[in-house]
Amino acid sequence: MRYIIIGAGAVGGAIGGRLAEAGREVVLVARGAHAAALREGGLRLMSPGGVAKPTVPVAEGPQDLELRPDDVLILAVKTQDTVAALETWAPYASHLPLLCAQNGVKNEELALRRFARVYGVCVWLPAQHLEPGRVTTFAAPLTGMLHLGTYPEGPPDRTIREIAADLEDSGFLAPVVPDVLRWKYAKLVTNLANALEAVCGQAGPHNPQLGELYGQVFAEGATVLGAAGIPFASEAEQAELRGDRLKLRRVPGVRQVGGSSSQSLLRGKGSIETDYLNGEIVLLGRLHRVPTPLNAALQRAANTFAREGREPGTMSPAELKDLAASL
Ligand SMILES: NC(=O)C1=CN([C@@H]2O[C@H](COP(=O)(O)OP(=O)(O)OC[C@H]3O[C@@H](n4cnc5c(N)ncnc54)[C@H](OP(=O)(O)O)[C@@H]3O)[C@@H](O)[C@H]2O)C=CC1
Ligand SMILES: CC(C)(CO)C(=O)C(=O)O
Repeated sequence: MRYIIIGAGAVGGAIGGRLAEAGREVVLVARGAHAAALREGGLRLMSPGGVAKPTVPVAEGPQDLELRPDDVLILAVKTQDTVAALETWAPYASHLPLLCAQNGVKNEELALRRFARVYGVCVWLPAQHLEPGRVTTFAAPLTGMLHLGTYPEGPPDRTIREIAADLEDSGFLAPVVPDVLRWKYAKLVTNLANALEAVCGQAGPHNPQLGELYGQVFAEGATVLGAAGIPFASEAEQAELRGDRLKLRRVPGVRQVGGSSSQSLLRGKGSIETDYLNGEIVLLGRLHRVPTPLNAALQRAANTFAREGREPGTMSPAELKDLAASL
């Protein structure tokens, strides 16, 4: 199999880099300054275990490649970029298996409109990409946990089992499950914090009010999923699987700035994933008549921060609460 990683940023760069290090054939798909840096200096993959520099070919789109029947596409762009990426690749590759290694729960459905063989991946892989050519991962001794499953859900097929075996050889825990969305909905609840961190900053002992807000944002999400009858794995279930195999560690010389949404703000991308994270809870809340004021306020605030290029963490908890009350 050859793995074509569409969106070789934090998650895509880590998955592609590790697969390449383990001897699998990989192509990294990137754009702009990142593509240029990968071509010129290669991928620099930093982790608690050290720095790796796997040699990986780079493409900017399907035109740069001769696609093969054994190709597997791994989509790892932020959800707001999913449709554009799918539209670029589908005319050439809609017959190939496509894995959505992304947060949120909507990418698989978007992909299935254009690709016949879609798989979901629940991505537990704390990673950072702030500069062209560089990716850092923060878990050790394994790099991440990737639950894999067919979409629509059902018994695993041979393709996904082979992919899981390659990932397991490359430093990932890669359970193949018949209910990948149950894991992805659990991850969605934790990712409600992405926007809160991006606009208000990280909670800590100095800021108990913010700590409370985190709890309230998660509670809104869990309540909505309950009202919608959507099952999701418990935090204990996830933690038990990770065990001692995936612990957060420091990486010498790298400051961990926060989750993927904070990174979007710091890179000045102008967009953020909140419509598919907090916005998913807001949508489900509206469909099931459950109020979601905090997630609605976060969706509004995070989009404003991205659009206006505001510095992450500069909204106070009181301002966010006022915004929630005003919507
Ligand atoms: N970072 C993390 O710790 C984790 C992230 N996730 C999830 O993984 C997904 C990816 O996030 P993450 O890796 O952080 O995002 P990044 O922004 O680091 O990486 C995505 C990359 O895809 C590129 N890209 C976007 N569209 C295209 C395209 N059409 N063709 C080629 N490249 C493209 C982006 O380029 P550009 O910069 O130019 O937009 C960027 O380099 C998200 O759903 C996120 O929520 C899940 C777990 C952990
Ligand atoms: C919460 C975290 C870091 C966990 O992997 C994540 O999913 C993200 O940054 O989007």
